[in-house]
Amino acid sequence: MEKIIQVKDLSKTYKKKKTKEIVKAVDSVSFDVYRGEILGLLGPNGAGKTTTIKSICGLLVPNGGSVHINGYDSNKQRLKALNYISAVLEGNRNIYWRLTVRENLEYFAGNRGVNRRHIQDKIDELLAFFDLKKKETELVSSLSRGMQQKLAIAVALLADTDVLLLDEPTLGLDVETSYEVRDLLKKIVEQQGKTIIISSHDMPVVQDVCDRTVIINGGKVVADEKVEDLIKLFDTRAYSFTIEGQLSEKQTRLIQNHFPIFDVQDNQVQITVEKENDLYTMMDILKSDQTKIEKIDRTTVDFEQVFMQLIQKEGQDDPAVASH
Ligand SMILES: Nc1ncnc2c1ncn2[C@@H]1O[C@H](COP(=O)(O)OP(=O)(O)OP(=O)(O)O)[C@@H](O)[C@H]1O
Repeated sequence: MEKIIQVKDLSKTYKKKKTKEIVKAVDSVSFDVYRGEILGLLGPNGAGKTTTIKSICGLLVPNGGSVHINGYDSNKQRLKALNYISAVLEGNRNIYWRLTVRENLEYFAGNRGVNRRHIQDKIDELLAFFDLKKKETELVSSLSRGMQQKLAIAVALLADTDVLLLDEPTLGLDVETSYEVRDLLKKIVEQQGKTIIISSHDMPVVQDVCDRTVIINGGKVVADEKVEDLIKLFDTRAYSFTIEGQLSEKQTRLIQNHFPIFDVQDNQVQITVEKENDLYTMMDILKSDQTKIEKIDRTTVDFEQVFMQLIQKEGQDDPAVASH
């Protein structure tokens, strides 16, 4: 598979104005993006997603490392590299609210160098694709958030670049519209052969549309896996113990120390294990106070739990803030 974007050892630090504290927003991040995939960049608030995205689309100059787009260095060969990328950052602020839907498309088509003879055809094609034809003469300010978001993505598609970068594309959308946008993104990749990078907090969205996810926490990559593999990896290693009675305080403490993710509900204790041995450790902990195990079940772990586990594990020993 062809690598269309290569992020290598990317680092960016900021100096906080008031405290002069140095923040490592992105700390030696490396990952590749393959042509034709939808990649999810996932992470909690402040993880470094926006900094990574802005570095990819040339809006930030990193302190270290590099980004190559189609082989061009986004820093040293900026204009060539940026020919291959369109971005929708910070929600739908890339469109003008006082212009109509069609006027926005016309304005940005001119702005992005779309061939004059093809502008109207291109706009009609996009209006049809995004089901915005009926709204073409309406002001953007009167549209629903979902329609504004669709228009913002349509504007990004005008230049027909290979890669589309979308920051939180479903943020603030109702469930139905979120599904509509997700389907459109899948169609863009399937029908137009684009590559899409999505940054998101929204795990169901990533699980639904992304082929692969790069999870960032504290400025570092903590996972780079196909979404299905990530789930499978943890899927087989989650167990629910049904016990007689309740856990003792000592047992709770031992479980807490040993298992990053566990959940206790009445006489059900669910743990996510990393090694087969962990299962025996859990049995020993229960045996230590003669707790009777009624049954052990394998359970499914959803994507959200996987994410939380990765974030908590990394968070324990990897502070992103270094004092100056
Ligand atoms: N201009 C800046 N000056 C100082 N610190 C900054 C600046 N921009 C980002 N940071 C810090 O860098 C870290 C990473 O921020 P970034 O915005 O990249 O994270 P994020 O994952 O996009 O978060 P969110 O999901 O909240 O947007 C955070 O600790 C943030 O406070």
